[in-house]
Amino acid sequence: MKNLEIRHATHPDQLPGLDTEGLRGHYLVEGLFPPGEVRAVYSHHDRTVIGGVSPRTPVALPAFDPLRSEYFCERRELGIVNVGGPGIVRVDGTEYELAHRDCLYAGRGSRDIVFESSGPDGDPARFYLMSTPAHAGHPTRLARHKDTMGVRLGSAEGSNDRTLYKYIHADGIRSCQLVLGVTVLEPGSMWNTMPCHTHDRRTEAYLYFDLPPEHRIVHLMGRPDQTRNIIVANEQAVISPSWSVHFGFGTAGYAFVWAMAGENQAFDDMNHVAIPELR
Ligand SMILES: O=C(O)C(=O)C[C@H](O)C(=O)CO
Ligand SMILES: [Zn+2]
Repeated sequence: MKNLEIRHATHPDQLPGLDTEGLRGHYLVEGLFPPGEVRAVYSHHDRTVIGGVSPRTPVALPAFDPLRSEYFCERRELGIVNVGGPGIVRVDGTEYELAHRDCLYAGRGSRDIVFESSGPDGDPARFYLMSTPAHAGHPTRLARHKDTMGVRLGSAEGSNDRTLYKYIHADGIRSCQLVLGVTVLEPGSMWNTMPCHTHDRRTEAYLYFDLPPEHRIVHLMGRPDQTRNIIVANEQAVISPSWSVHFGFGTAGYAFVWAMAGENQAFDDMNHVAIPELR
């Protein structure tokens, strides 16, 4: 099966040698929601697969050839967040309805995963996918955005007033290594994840969404003392290796899906970076 792009792991010493296109080629994931098929990127950073699908008619999740498995979740677990109109995900025949910002977890051993839109033609579902290797099977579970208690962070004065919703984590939907949630900015707040951090034990990816099409996110990455920026459009994702900070601001309001995988699931296991340390 085509459409699984392989990206090799990168070393922070490579960053000074990368121009704009080089940076984007390694870390930005564009074109995530082609109509009618699944697009995915296999990152060798913690072997995460980042993907998307916007089904007009039912679309099955393929077992991409490079995975060398009978079906996608044979050795993997999968987090799914709907960033579009209403949709349905069928996992081994059981139907789950996902509204905008809802999340479904499908554990290792889930064989048949099929995506459908259930709203009007002009408002298809867009399912964002984040998958990581899994050593055990955990039950498939749905988390509805409206039923999830968020944690308010930041402040209006800091232009980073936001609510963080955790879906897949040690005290929520159980998984092997995936930790995933959504952060929503309050109107007038532009900065996410300030002060910023790295986490040596995990790779993270952000998918920015609910950003008006004519606006952009300025996403900052790199070692804290050697940052670089990537300009990100709505519904594009950015890969953040373990050595990289990941934060940014929007030219308009937005939300983002954050998802991590690696050595541990302790959400607070971060190396905080004080603002004056940034270069
Ligand atoms: O708003 C935030 O702050 C975040 O969403 C931070 C991410 O969850 C993160 O980077 C966790 O490591
Ligand atoms: Zn982080």
